[in-house]
Amino acid sequence: MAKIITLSTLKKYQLGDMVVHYLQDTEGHVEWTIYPAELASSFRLPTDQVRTNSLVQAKLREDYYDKNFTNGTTMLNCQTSQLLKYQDQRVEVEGPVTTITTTLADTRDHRAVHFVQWDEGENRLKTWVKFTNLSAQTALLDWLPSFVLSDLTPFYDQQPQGKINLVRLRSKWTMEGRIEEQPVELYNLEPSWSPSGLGIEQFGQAGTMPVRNFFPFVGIHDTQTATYWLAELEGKASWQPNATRLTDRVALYGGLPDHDSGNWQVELKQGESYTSPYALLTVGTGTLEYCSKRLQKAASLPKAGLPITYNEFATTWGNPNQELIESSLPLLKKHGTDYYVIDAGWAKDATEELPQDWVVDEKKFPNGLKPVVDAIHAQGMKAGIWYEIETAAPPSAKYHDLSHLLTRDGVVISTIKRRFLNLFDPKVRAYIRQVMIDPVRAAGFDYLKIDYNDTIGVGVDVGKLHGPESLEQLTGKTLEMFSELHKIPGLEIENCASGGHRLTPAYIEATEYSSFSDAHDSHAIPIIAANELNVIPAAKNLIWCVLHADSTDDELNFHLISTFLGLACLSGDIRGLSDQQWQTVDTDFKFYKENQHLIAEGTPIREGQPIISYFNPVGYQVSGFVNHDTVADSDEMILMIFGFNLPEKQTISIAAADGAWHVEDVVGAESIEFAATETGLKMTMPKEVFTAKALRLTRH
Ligand SMILES: OC[C@H]1O[C@H](OC[C@H]2O[C@H](O[C@]3(CO)O[C@H](CO)[C@@H](O)[C@@H]3O)[C@H](O)[C@@H](O)[C@@H]2O)[C@H](O)[C@@H](O)[C@H]1O
Repeated sequence: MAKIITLSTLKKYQLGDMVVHYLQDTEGHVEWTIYPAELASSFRLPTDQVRTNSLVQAKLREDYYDKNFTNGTTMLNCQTSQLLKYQDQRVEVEGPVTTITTTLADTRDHRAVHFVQWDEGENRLKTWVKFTNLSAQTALLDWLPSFVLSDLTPFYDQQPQGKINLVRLRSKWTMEGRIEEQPVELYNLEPSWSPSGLGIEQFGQAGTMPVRNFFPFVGIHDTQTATYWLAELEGKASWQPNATRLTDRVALYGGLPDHDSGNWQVELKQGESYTSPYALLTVGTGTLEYCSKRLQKAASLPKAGLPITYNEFATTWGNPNQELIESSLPLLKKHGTDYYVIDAGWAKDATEELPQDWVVDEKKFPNGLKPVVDAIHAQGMKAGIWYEIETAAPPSAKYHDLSHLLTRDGVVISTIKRRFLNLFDPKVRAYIRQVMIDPVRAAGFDYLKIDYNDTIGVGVDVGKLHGPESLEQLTGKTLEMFSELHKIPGLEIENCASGGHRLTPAYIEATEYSSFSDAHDSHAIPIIAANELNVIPAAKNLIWCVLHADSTDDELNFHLISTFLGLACLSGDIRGLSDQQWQTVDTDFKFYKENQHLIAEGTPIREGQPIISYFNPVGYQVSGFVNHDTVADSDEMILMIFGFNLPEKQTISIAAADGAWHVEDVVGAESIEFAATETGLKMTMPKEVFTAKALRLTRH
């Protein structure tokens, strides 16, 4: 039988309402876990571990893999990690920021440092690692994950069966963020009769659209203590998280893919270091919506309030022009729109899906873009423009300018619709300045929608680099471009990648807004928008609301109220709407503006069984925001009730709320009946219609 190791407490810290707990074994290996301070008394040391999951894991090419049939699947607990032993730990406090630095080393002159950083205003931890080669021999590093979080969950001598769930967010174009939560046993994440054979659920994506198939997000939900541990990777490009279990407890780990699965490698000469991308971690008790909000950088209500944007894409479908814009402005102004965004098709010869060389089409804009920006400003609105600058589409000259394009194995990387500019090349960066940064500044734009409509695949040629590391460096250049753009006074950036393919901390936190999806007209909009509250604050998330002249009141309210889960991005047939339809728009947005503090700063809530089909949704969803962490603590709430084509009229009650709530305001479809009763909130949804209603409630 494998030898059981003895773990004891090395050190514990309380950061906000979280405990950071370091454990050591008798040989000097260190692992760590986190848990809510309120559950600290339930902490138990593990009793059956056969390996300490070192908090820094790494693999040098020549070192051996662990047992448990891991070779080729994971490098967890390989020889490099097993040789790293504790040296020291330091805590530094600088203003609101606390950093805990744990140093490990082996006997071969390799040093590994583990960082945990907490900003007093936040409920999350930022963590990363740094590996330094101090030996005379060049080190070939095949793996260095950003985090390894062990002892999940630390509250039991033996984990309760069927009570510990794995949480992930699945994704696909126009179907972003489906929540998957199932007991870990369904992934074979339970011990075998003897500790041999590692249970592992590994997932990830390769390429420069970091949200594909899944978000780089993984969690463990202990349903018995209502505790969520959530981890999210920075997500610039390729990534790979894992959930693993050999004995009684689960560990989560991840970062960039390793050499075996993703062709990652870094060479370190004597004295050189490599620092991993960061991961964000949190732990909390409550709902997934509450705990995932803890992972996000807090957003606050801007002084000018949450903007209402009009983007003409789903009106003209790639055919904007000066006349149309100028004739729309008074109408949009009258109805409270704050931004006008000109989308694809403003450049010469561009089509709806294929951008060209960023020369203004003078047939559409005879005097260039400046007069249009001035006209937008004259209405007191902000002016925005769309670019997809990192790629080149087949009809453009740039597509054929081979010296400026990225290659893999010496061959230009092409998909059917895109090639990719070599952002490492100073000439390409000068080109971007010339065709985008300078004209945006000169025309006086306030807002830039940066789109990205294809993915580069597994890697690009950059010197000796290839695979995920080459993409890290490349997307680092994109983020540098964002910083350069932010030097234009007041310029705000919208992060878009065929909708939501770049909804990761790296891009969300470097920009003011993000496009939620390309779900322009879909009935899944409120489902997707509610899913995405798990990764992006509502105050940054632009939700399409495409208006149609033939919409019924139910349909119109359904789409308008969907935007209450974030920011409204209007489009569609604005000139065809009747006065009565505009009145519905005005009434709904008056409600939105009056309750925007809850949308921007409140805690999301969500009720209802998951809806199976996003293509043809059937069911209901109750979403909303409360003014404190939980419904029970709150005295203000807005609720958005959505009915999705139910086969029969359906009545539901919300158990989490008691009868002391009073309805202060209501907008939306009359077809949904609602009552705040002594026993709770009761609502009846009509059958065979997509409809929505929003309510403001208070508790005195
Ligand atoms: O081109 C401007 C848009 O660019 C992004 O969307 C890219 C996607 O464009 C196509 O889909 C559209 C737009 O969402 O949907 C319609 C149905 O296919 C089509 O007529 C539209 O062009 C492609 O089909 C899809 O593959 C692309 O991913 C951006 O997300 C949008 O907001 C616009 O800016």
